This record gives sequence, C-alpha cells and structure tokens, in this order.
Amino acid sequence: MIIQATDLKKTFTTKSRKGVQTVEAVKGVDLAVKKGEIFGVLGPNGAGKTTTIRMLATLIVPDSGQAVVAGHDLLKDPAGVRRNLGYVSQAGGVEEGNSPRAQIVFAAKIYGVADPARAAEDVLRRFDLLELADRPGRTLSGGQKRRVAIALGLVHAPPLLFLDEPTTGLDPQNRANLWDRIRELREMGTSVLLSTHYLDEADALCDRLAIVDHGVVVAEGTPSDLKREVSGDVVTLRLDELDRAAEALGPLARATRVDEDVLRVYLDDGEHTLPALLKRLEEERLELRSVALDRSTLDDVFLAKTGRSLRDTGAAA
Ligand SMILES: Nc1ncnc2c1ncn2[C@@H]1O[C@H](COP(=O)(O)OP(=O)(O)OP(=O)(O)O)[C@@H](O)[C@H]1O
Repeated sequence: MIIQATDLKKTFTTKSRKGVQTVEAVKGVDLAVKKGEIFGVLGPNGAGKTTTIRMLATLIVPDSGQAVVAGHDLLKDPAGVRRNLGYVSQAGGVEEGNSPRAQIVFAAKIYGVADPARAAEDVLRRFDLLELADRPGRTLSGGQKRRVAIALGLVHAPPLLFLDEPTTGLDPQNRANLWDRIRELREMGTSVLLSTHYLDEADALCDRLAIVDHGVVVAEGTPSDLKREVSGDVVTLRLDELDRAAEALGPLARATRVDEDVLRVYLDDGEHTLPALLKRLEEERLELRSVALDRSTLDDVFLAKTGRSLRDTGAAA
C-alpha cells in the first residue's frame, strides 16, 4: 500500500462577527491506496475531498487518526512523507510572469534534484510542453496551465502524486488529453490519488475509488464492482402514479426508487425482465409516458448510498 489511512478527522473552527462556527469537514475517513494505481476520491462540493488530500499531503494536520504515506508515518515523519510526494492543488499555481521552464527548474532546485535543467527538460517533453516552455505563464491556455502545474508536481519524480480536481474547468478534449497523461504516469509506476466530482472521470480513469459525502466514505471499490453491487441494469419509467407503480413492480426488481418525477427500477437482467415489467404495469392499468433501459452508473451507486443523486448536487458532469 502506498497510502494506508485510518479514521482521519478534521474540524475547522472559524470566528466571525456572527460568532464561532465549526465545520466537521472530515468525520473519520479510512483509505487504502495500492502502489501503482489511480485512486479516486469522488464526491460533491464540500464533501471533504480537498481536506482529506491536504491532510495526506502534510499540508494540514489531522485532529485525529493515523496514516502511513509512501512508507512514512504522517504524524511522526511528515518530512519523509513530503519528500515522496507531488501535490497539485485545484488552483494549479502557474506563475503568470514566469516561463514554465523557469518555474519547473526552480521547483527542481527546491526539491534538491541533482540536475534541475535536465529534469525540467524531461518533464516538459513528457507533458508536450517544450514548444511553450519559454513563454510567460499568462500566455498559456487553461489546459496548458494544468499540464504545467502537473509537471511542477512531478519534476522530482515522486512515487506518489496528489491531484486535486485536475480537470475542473477544462473542455472535453483537454480533459481526455489529461486523462491520457495521468494513465501514462501509472504506466511509469507512479501512484496517483485524485479527487473529482465528475462521474465520468471517476469511471473512466480510476482503478479504484472511494465515494465520499459529508466527510465520510460511503462506498469503496473498483468502478465496476461498485456498479455491480448496486445492480446490473436500471429501468427509468415516467408515469403519473409513481408510488403505485413502485409497489406493483417491487416483487420483480432488486430495488425501486422514486427519484423526483421518475421511477427507477434496479434489475439483474434488464433486457429479459423489461417485458414482465411492462405487462405488470398494463395489468395495473398504469399508463407509461416513457421508458429507458440503462446500465447502472456511479450516480446510481451514489444515490443508493446517500439517498440523493450526485448530479442533483449540481457538481457532476
Ligand atoms: N480552512 C477552512 N476553514 C473553514 N472551513 C473549511 C476550511 N476548509 C474547508 N472547510 C469546509 O470543510 C468542508 C469540506 O471542504 P473541502 O474543501 O474538503 O470539500 P471538497 O469535497 O474538496 O469540495 P470541493 O469539491 O468544493 O472542492 C466544507 O464545508 C468547507 O466549507
């Protein structure tokens, strides 16, 4: 394991004119990240993703809990942890007036890399940044800035890289491009822990993930295991009498759920059970407006574990 964390907790206290406010940002998180995998922390805004990553990256001290990160104890040997990780924040930290090359060489010097110029050249090449390496940061596009930010976090070749919402704000093409770069890191043996609120990103990129909500892990596993656990297929029905339909179809399904104006019916084998569902609705004289059959998604997992849809939080793609 490159990360083994147990019961991490963090409460923030802020003082304002309204008095003292406390926020339990992380309420007891366990995480086990294997060497060489891309591990995702998926959750809506405010779930505690950044706080968890910042604790594991030694940037804030947990109130309680324990962790071993890259072979070093988080609390007893934070310097040992720090030497072995790269951290790329949400904001990305690219200087406007400085060239990517100058910034990366500077970072390499801070990390004590033996040949900073060469290390910078290597990482610039790897991230396809050589052509723009000597332009001021302010002239780069959003996608290029993200690549520079990641290159900055990698110049000392750490075995573990933390990426906090790496593709937020990027267009689909730049997101796909960055996913490929992150996969290349895995191929070179780097372990990656990233946070995201994009369902498709968690599904396509992560080997395993933890779904977090309100500061706790509500589910953990590979994307396909998580989806299988919830159910194979989902039939979404639009009709007027949702509750009566749910009652009628219950015996044929693994689970049913009324989700605003639709009824979602979870089935092991949707293709073969759908005709029976439709027959049952007809027997009950329940008139359908529309029906759709889909494989279950990570949003169905989130819904099953938290009672609400990640899409509804306004955070998901
Ligand atoms: N320094 C701080 N002081 C006070 N409250 C904080 C601080 N940092 C985070 N919080 C609060 O802790 C909770 C968790 O925040 P966190 O940034 O970890 O969530 P997140 O899952 O990363 O969200 P997002 O996707 O929006 O980045 C939020 O309610 C946030 O307002």
